[in-house]
Amino acid sequence: MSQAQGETTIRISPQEAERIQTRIKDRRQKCQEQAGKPREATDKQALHQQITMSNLMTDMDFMGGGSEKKSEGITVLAIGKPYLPSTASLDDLTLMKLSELTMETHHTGRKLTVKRKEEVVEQKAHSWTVVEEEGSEDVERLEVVVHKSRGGEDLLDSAKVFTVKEPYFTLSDDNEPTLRIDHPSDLVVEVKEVAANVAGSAVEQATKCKEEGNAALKRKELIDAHAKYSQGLHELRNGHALDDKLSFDIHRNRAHVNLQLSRMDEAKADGIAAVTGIDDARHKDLDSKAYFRAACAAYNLGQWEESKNLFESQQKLAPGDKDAATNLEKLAARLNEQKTGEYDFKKIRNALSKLRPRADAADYDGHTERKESKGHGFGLFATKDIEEGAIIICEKALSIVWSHEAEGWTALTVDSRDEQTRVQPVGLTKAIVSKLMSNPSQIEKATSLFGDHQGLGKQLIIKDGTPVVDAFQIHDIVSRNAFGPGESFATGKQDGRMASTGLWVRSAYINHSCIPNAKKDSVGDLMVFRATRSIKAGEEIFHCYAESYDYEERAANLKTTWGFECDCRLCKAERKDGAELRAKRMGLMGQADALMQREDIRIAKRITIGRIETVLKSLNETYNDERYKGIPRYGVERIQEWVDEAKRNLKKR
Ligand SMILES: C[S@@+](CC[C@H](N)C(=O)[O-])C[C@H]1O[C@@H](n2cnc3c(N)ncnc32)[C@H](O)[C@@H]1O
Repeated sequence: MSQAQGETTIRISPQEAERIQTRIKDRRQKCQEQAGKPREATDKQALHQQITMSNLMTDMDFMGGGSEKKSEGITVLAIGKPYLPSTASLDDLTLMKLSELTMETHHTGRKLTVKRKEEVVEQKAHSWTVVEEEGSEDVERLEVVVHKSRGGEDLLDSAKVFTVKEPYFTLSDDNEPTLRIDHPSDLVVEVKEVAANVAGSAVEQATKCKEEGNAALKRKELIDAHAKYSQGLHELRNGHALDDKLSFDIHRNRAHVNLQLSRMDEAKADGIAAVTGIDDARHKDLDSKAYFRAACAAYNLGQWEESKNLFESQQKLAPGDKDAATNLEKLAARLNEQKTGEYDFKKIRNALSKLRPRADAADYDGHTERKESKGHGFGLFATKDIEEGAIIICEKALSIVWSHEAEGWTALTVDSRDEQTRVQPVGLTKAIVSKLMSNPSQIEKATSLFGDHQGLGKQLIIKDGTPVVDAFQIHDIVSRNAFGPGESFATGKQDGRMASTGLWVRSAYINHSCIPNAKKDSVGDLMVFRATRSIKAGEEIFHCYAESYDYEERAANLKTTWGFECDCRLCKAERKDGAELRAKRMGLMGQADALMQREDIRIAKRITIGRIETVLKSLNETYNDERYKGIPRYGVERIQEWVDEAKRNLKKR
């Protein structure tokens, strides 16, 4: 994993890497050999036994066992050839039978409706179960990869009946034939018995749904409550009764559930739709609640002006409400941050904790424009002169996972496209896909970013009421754009298996240079870029993705993680130096480091300082003054600084 993304590295032995590669290649070869062959009927009993065994192994995971493939305790994940999610609506797909499946095939234009027959095997990166075809006894394995939960519930576990859009039939990592879901929108989950069908008018049916929704909410079954309220609204819509006052109640209740499920787009729309406008005390009270819910959702989405308007509407209906006043104060602060770039960092930092690691702050971007950068894709450029030390950009993460949170997990991925093994923040990819599925207004922001797999492009597609998110596209966007939030906020153990990583969509356009003019710092999930020297209007902003004095390490990191060879003046000069000279330089730096580490700078002995100065002299001789004219010698500068300080201390003694 790159330093920029996770600050830690997992080392696996070459033998282990070879073993993983062989296993994955073996599966791929088997898939190719069997491609197009008709499916063989499955052995129900064998599948049942597999489920039992896998669940037993998963339980044993706590004792170091576990059925998912792991290496050095890290989940191994094969990234297959990307394919697009289905963009067809259910009505346009033709129902197929399990017996019609062919191996290693995407069944375009078809759909399968199946019923879960077994328990679900839940692992870190996969969940799978056995499903039966409706109307027959034929069964098959159904597996969801990575994007397997919704509202904290496992998708396969959350329901009994599923429709698979344009099914992909392939082999699992254990070479078992399986239906495989990579894109969450390809699996349509039929919600648990939604409100018992009551005979009667739409309003009567919707009333029943509302009651069941309220009961589910009381039990804290949020997905269920959401489904029942949605069903209620559906009944009203179908019965042309959306103007019934019941619809206000259901929208208001669903807004509450949506807030808890972090479905902010719908929470805002529901809150607004729940406003009755009726001018009596009871309705004013209910409308104030509705405005409050919509305002909170807008706040969460960073829509400060809209949130302010909604809180003001709430305040008008409930003038004494303390919450509205407090929230309006907060909004004044957010709007000021957005306009001026002035932040009360102390206050923001003080409010952060392990439990609340996300900053309450607005974005600021008063100095940059996005433009094409020759040879680097897009980049960010200064629109004004920026003084050294000034803030260039402050940005909240679109999504962030912390190493102390369950979603901060990484996986060792082997990508079939370049056969490279990488440690990737797969938990972050999962969190982003889930956020986009729940908040379609954020999709275009994320999908505008650069990634190797273009997927569906950046347009927003909604089918059957569900946004279509290309999971491969988001995986690739994360690979090329995610960064670690640095060390400004202690987040616990970063051992490579768990890592704090996030996606900042505007800052992601800042390209890399080993001689940067900006440095990132973070306050919780608020990423702050400051100028490290004065920057002129029109200059491109750069920060360093891979801080290392070692050219070989830097170049390998930039190539493997970021996919490019750096063309900055430092890298060009170091390439001209040649491998031998670079190795000599690193050796000398190592000698100086060893001497510096042994000595306390406050009481460093004259003889040690002298030795370090000798090494420093040899180090400086490795630089060709002509070649390095105007190019910083970072590795040397820090040794020189150490020597200068040690000498000052010596004088004082
Ligand atoms: C975080 S994105 C930066 C924005 C990106 N240039 C874009 O068009 O969206 C990182 C990707 O930008 C490109 N990139 C960044 N710095 C570069 C550089 N110095 N030289 C070449 N490509 C660079 C690489 O493709 C890298 O994977």
